[in-house]
Amino acid sequence: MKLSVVIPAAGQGRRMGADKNKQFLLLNGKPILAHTISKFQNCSYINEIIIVAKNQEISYCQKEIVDKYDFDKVKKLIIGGKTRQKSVYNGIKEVSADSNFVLIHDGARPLLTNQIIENIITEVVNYQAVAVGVAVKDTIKIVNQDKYIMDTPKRDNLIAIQTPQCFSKTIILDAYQKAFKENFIGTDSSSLVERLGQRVKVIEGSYENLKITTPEDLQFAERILFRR
Ligand SMILES: Nc1ccn([C@@H]2O[C@H](COP(=O)(O)OP(=O)(O)OP(=O)(O)O)[C@@H](O)[C@H]2O)c(=O)n1
Ligand SMILES: C[C@](O)(CO)[C@H](O)COP(=O)(O)O
Repeated sequence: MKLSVVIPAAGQGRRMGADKNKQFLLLNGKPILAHTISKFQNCSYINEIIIVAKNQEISYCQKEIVDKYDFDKVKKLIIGGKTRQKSVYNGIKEVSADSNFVLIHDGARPLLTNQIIENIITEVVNYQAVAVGVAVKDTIKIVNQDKYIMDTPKRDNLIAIQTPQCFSKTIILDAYQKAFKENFIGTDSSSLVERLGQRVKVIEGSYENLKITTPEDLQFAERILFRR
């Protein structure tokens, strides 16, 4: 198995409202993105890491993250796009020709565990398309534009999907090509794969695998790291 990791890190961090891209904010003294990359740098099954960053942040990322923390598995820094989907597509197109699996993980999810990485790598060999997720704890409602409740899906069938998500290279490239050709925009990679008719297996994620999105998330993440 040859496995490449693509880390989209080209967002705005609008909801964080910080004076810089949230991925460069410090979590226990180390940038969020460096926490994320280190999880994959230290995993022996991973051959290469591709980081997707904003054009104007590429050199900062190279110097302050990749060089500073000695991430020698980072083989490429690629320019992202306007949407997460475009950023991921730019990254997966750059995966080495000899890689046969691609794992996609948000730069903004620094708290994933080695166990989750190992589990998804084991399972992708069996299923070809795997995403991690957790059972939702709240009751979820479908609302209309005026915010009236239209439906209440059965909670037993609902999963909050996270990253990592891991796929055979052929499947993920087909899925992104088809989505762009048909102007489909999804909020995660697996939704693009589902459109191919390919089944995606969900495995257990973790409630601690937060996507750092708003300022409170940073505080929660600090507490989780302190406890670990
Ligand atoms: N055009 C984009 C948008 C998002 N991302 C990345 O996708 C991940 C998940 O996105 P999100 O948490 O929403 O980050 P932002 O888009 O930066 O946040 P916001 O929506 O608050 O601006 C992040 O690691 C983000 O950097 C990306 O690579 N390219
Ligand atoms: C991919 C993702 O993290 C799965 O939960 C999520 O959909 C990303 O959404 P965002 O709005 O781009 O942060």
